[in-house]
Amino acid sequence: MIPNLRHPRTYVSLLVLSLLVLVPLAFNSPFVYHLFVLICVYGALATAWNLVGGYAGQMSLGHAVFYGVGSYTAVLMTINFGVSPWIGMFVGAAVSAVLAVAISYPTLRLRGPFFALVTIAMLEVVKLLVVHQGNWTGGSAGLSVPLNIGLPWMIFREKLPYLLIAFGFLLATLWVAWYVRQSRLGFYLVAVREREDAAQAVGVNTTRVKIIAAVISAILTSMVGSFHAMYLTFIEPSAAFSLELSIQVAMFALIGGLGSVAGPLAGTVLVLPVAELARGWLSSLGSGTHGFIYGVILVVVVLTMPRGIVGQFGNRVRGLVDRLPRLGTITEPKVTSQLHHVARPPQGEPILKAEHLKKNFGGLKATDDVSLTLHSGEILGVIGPNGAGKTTVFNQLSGFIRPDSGSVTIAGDGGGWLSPASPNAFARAGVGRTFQIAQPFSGLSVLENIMLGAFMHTKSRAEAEQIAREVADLTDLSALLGTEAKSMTVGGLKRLEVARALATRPKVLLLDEVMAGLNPSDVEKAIAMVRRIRDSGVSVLLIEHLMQATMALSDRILVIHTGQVLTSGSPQEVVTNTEVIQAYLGKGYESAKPGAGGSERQDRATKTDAIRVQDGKGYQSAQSA
Ligand SMILES: Nc1ncnc2c1ncn2[C@@H]1O[C@H](COP(=O)(O)OP(=O)(O)OP(=O)(O)O)[C@@H](O)[C@H]1O
Repeated sequence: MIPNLRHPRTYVSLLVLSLLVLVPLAFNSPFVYHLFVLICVYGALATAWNLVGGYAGQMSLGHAVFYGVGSYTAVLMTINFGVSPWIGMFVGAAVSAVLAVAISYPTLRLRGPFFALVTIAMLEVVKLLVVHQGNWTGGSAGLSVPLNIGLPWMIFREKLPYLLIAFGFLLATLWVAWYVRQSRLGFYLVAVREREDAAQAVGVNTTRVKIIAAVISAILTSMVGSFHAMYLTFIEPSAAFSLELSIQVAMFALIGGLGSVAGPLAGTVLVLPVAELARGWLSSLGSGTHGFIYGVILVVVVLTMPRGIVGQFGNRVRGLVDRLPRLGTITEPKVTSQLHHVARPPQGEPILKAEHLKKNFGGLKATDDVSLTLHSGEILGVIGPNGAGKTTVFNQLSGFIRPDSGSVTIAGDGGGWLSPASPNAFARAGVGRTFQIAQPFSGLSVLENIMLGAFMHTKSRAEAEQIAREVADLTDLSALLGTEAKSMTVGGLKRLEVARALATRPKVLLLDEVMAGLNPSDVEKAIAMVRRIRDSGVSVLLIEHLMQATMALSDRILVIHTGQVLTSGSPQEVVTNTEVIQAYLGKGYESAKPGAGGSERQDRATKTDAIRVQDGKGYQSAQSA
């Protein structure tokens, strides 16, 4: 909950932050006090905005609506009911939280410019409401704050108390941002920002996560707004619900570095003083010309440092700070293996059932009455030509596509059968999956990617890390835990897909072409890995064009052709079936087809002369498979 004060990063951060109070104290000038109050206020607003705009990647440009609600609620409660703003700001925060849910629920499904436009529209709507309810909001003329001097009314003659309160708000906002970033919620937000599908596949309820971020951000923004209204002693709709304010805080976060804890404050410290000074210098040229300075800084930063100040220099600064001594010994929490074992049916019992699945895309019958059953401890291979409908079946088995008719059920822990309704519910019911095109969270390390899966069973970061390390062992990733996912090879990425899914402790693992594009030695490793997974008690459904792997691994094979089940049976039955040879394996397969027998299958698995079937046009015996 509290950053470790003995850690150099913590005490250096606190020392740097304390300059926000010490510098104005040293200068003791009203302008410098005012400037630093503004830095604290805008730093806090930008940090709060970053929870939605940076962490969750939702470009909100209507965030001033929460600032306005916070300001108006606190001021109206003071004027009408004589309630202290210290209480009024919590009422404003509650109103903002409700408003955040009401705005977010329908809009967070939108992305990019659509989301940004809707948030601007919401801001304008609320502003107009405030203007038109003039009898109690003061309309466009605004409201003056009663000047009751004293701490209970947040009104002071001197600037110092304002600075201290603003600094307090900034610290609290930074703490929330830090806490969220290193918690499960922070991991989930990054996952949602980078790849929503992959996030759902590890059990993340993406809408809920985004709404939580929006609510936390709205509460913080609103509380800072309440304070700022008291500091300004006057509020009016065009300033309180201003698009300019929304853009300004978003820009500070963008310049400082989206998604980092320190970025928004760094951006504010860099831009705000320059722009405020420019406001004075350029005032003779007309009001608003200081906006030109914002524009120039934004363009220069975006062109030279696309990841913002912290993105550009963060690692270097952290490296330097980490060289400083730790104050005393820091004891890391010890975590023993806490893997959550999921109850699995006895060997051979059905664990996943699909019945009469049908899915049309327009006139195309992508899945046409497919039924299948996967048993506990079994590896079921799924083969068929390109476009036969295998992935579409997988997508229905994992909740990513709703079948037009038919059902998918999974054995529940209590003995009944579950019919989950969404991808994250499937993941929570025990269906893990990989994607045909690997979907790594590229900004995270290998360890963090796997931890995302592990968070499905634990909130504890230390425990998630422990689970991730154990899974990394099973998937040959232990040596790569610190590597950024974006610098992994194809083989590593495919294993990472599997590891992330495994960390959710699935009962059933759906592997969609995890061996495609691998070199022969990686294929051998992958085959051994899938066996280890099966031996650890996970049932596997395997789509694979690489017949070497399918033959070596599968207990049964299901052949899908034009959206229908062509046949199913033991690997030997399937590869000798003339219909399968005609539709998929190709005539040449007859002469190359391997002999029968489980032990031979295993032997073949260790050879590198992979047989890859391509589109029913025959096979190729290839070292390069
Ligand atoms: N979202 C979609 N909208 C429209 N058509 C789709 C969609 N998804 C798949 N299809 C079509 O459905 C058919 C089955 O596709 P699917 O990806 O399931 O095949 P597949 O057997 O997995 O192929 P491959 O081996 O190439 O991955 C194809 O004709 C494909 O173009």
